Amino acid sequence: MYKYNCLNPIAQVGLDKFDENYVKTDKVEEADAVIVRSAAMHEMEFSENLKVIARAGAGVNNIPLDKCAEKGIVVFNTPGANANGVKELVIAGMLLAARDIIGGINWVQEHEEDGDLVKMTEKKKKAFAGTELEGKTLGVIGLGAIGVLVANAATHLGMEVYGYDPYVSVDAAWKLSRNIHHAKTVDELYKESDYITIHVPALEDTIGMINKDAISLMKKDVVILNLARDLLVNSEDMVDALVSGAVKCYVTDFPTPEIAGVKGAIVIPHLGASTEESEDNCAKMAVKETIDYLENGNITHSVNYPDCDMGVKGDGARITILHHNIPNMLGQFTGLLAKANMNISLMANKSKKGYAYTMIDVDGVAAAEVVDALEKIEGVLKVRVIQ
Ligand SMILES: NC(=O)c1ccc[n+]([C@@H]2O[C@H](COP(=O)([O-])OP(=O)(O)OC[C@H]3O[C@@H](n4cnc5c(N)ncnc54)[C@H](O)[C@@H]3O)[C@@H](O)[C@H]2O)c1
Ligand SMILES: O=C(O)[C@H](O)COP(=O)(O)O
Repeated sequence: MYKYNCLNPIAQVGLDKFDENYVKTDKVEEADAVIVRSAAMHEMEFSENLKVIARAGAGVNNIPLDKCAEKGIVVFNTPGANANGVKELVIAGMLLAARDIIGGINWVQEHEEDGDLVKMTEKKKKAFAGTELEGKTLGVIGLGAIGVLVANAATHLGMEVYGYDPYVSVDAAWKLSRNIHHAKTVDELYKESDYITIHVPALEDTIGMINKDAISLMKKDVVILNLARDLLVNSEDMVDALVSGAVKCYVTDFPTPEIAGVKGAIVIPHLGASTEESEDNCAKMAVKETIDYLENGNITHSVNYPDCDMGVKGDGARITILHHNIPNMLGQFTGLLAKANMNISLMANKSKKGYAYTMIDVDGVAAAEVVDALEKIEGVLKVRVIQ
């Protein structure tokens, strides 16, 4: 029997995938698995019992990845599961920036009881007139799950699209429309674009990348959209740019006291992934990853350990070992098993940066003293036996 805890509301259609071997607990300290969306986990203590954290979503900057890795807790996310929801909100954001739809609707609401509304409308409407997206240039920074969808959709709206991503994956490159211009530098993208949308994770080299220096390279009256992470944009520089008119409009999914209420800012309350479809997709993927890890030891879409998959566990025991990525670990594991006369039927070992994962199928059961000995090897972080 496994216990799971949800730190945020998680779509029921996903939780329904947990069968009678799983029970929900309100006590995070007794959970084997935690399912989370944006809840802040950096200050949390993790119990020895916790084996897996599944982020039902993309961004993992709310989770202390290294601390988890050191404690032998595998962290998953759900790549692409909410990408369409965000893509649609980016398109909506561009349309809201292009035409003063919000101002116009507010004006109608203010005059809803006015008998002259119809006549006044025809006089007033020019105050809310705008431009079209067709023929404008869009720069997309980050061509991952979301960036690719946004770039491709914008070509269908008749926009010229520039994409910039020095680390683009082969998969993403295959999905990208051939009509997208390849910006070789981000400066080229800044120079060409009427609209700029950013879809990168918050990392050391991306935090604050939209600052006054970047804005100084952009067209005057540029529209900037940030549905990725607040930290990517220097808020002080953005407020100055909106006030001076260097940036015509800033569409963001991250309300902060500095930006909310500034003229030219369209501030959305983090709704990118808040659609029924995205929430369902993320929950289903997060639960599937969790179950496969707990029951088979397989790792898919981890952000702090390598992916590693040996399929469904067979009759014998499966020993899984989370460990540091250092020399002679495999030699020590197999040496111990050989000494205990245990036969290995299947084995896999994968590494990612400083961490590694070894899965070993043995015939029969795994003797407790062998497991103890494995745990004592320097560099081993967690040993689990799935019997
Ligand atoms: N607003 C929301 O509700 C919402 C929903 C989903 C995702 N997000 C955020 O959107 C962002 C993108 O999500 P995704 O699912 O597309 O992620 P992803 O991992 O699929 O794509 C990120 C892309 O950024 C690229 N990249 C990394 N560093 C870069 C750099 N310095 N310059 C250019 N490109 C760089 C990577 O190569 C990758 O292709 C993340 O920050 C995520 O947290 C927000
Ligand atoms: O990174 C993400 O997936 C988004 O920011 C969505 O976050 P949420 O699940 O809290 O809406």
